[in-house]
This record gives sequence, structure tokens and C-alpha cells, in this order.
Amino acid sequence: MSDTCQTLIAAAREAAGSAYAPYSRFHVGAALLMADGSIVTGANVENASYGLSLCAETVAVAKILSGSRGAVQAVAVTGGAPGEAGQGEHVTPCGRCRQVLNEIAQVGGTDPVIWCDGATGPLEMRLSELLPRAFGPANLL
Ligand SMILES: O=c1ccn([C@H]2C[C@H](O)[C@@H](CO)O2)c(=O)[nH]1
Ligand SMILES: [Zn+2]
Repeated sequence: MSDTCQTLIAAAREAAGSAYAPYSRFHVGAALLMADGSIVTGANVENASYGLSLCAETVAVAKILSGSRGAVQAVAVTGGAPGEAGQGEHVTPCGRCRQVLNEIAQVGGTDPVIWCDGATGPLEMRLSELLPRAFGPANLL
């Protein structure tokens, strides 16, 4: 595993510790590596009206697009029971988060590497592999 992957997964696991997930008790953390070397993290934020819950990746993307709007080079995602992120199955971004992540890819002109944390080691793929033929600005009039 590269140092970058290790660092980003560690940041995602730490972020998972800040999850507000009293309903699913599934704590997710996301860490996004910016082109300037900084790391932006997010954790899932649930709601008693379950459908209003926000995924960790979406929280992190909202931070970026409402702030610096820098280019994202890599993303790490992890999840699990409290204190056990990364100790189970690989956690891949849900369908909605793939589309949300595609927006930062458009803004930064990148195709970020996505590292999905899991007990057997991280899965690595590009956003374009997770979301082929994505809907984007080119589809709009
Ligand atoms: O990519 C994902 C998938 C799920 N979750 C959250 C949503 C919900 O709070 C909990 C269980 O689905 O995990 C994320 O944060 N990211
Ligand atoms: Zn999601």
C-alpha cells in the first residue's frame, strides 16, 4: 500500500469516529486528498427522518464545493461499527455519492483514485470505473 493510500485511509478512519449515525450505527468516514496536499474529511450525518441522512462522501464534497473548490486527486472511504471502520467488507461509495463525487471531478478536471477500505486491504479504482458514462455538464444544454 502506498504512503498516500495509508495516510488517506487513516484520515478516513479518524473521520468515521465523528460520524453521527445513531440509527444505522454504521460509521462512515471519507477523506479527500486535494492537489495542494491538504485533506478534507467527512462523516455520515443521519436524521430521525432517515431519508434526510447525508453520506460521508457527500459531506466532504459539500465542504470542498462551498470552500476552496480545489482539485481532488484521491478519495478514501471506510466504514463499520463504531471504532471498527475498515475491519469488514470493502465500503464503496453509494450510487448517489458517485454522482456527487463526479461533480468535484468535473470542477477539478481530475479522475480521482478511490480507495475503498476493508479487512483484506484497500480496493483501488478510478471514479470513472465506479461511475462509467456519468451524467455531467456536457449533457446539459
Ligand atoms: O457510501 C456510503 C454509503 C453509506 N453511507 C452511510 C449512510 C448511512 O448513514 C449509513 C448506512 O447506510 O452509511 C455513507 O456515508 N456512505
Ligand atoms: Zn452515499
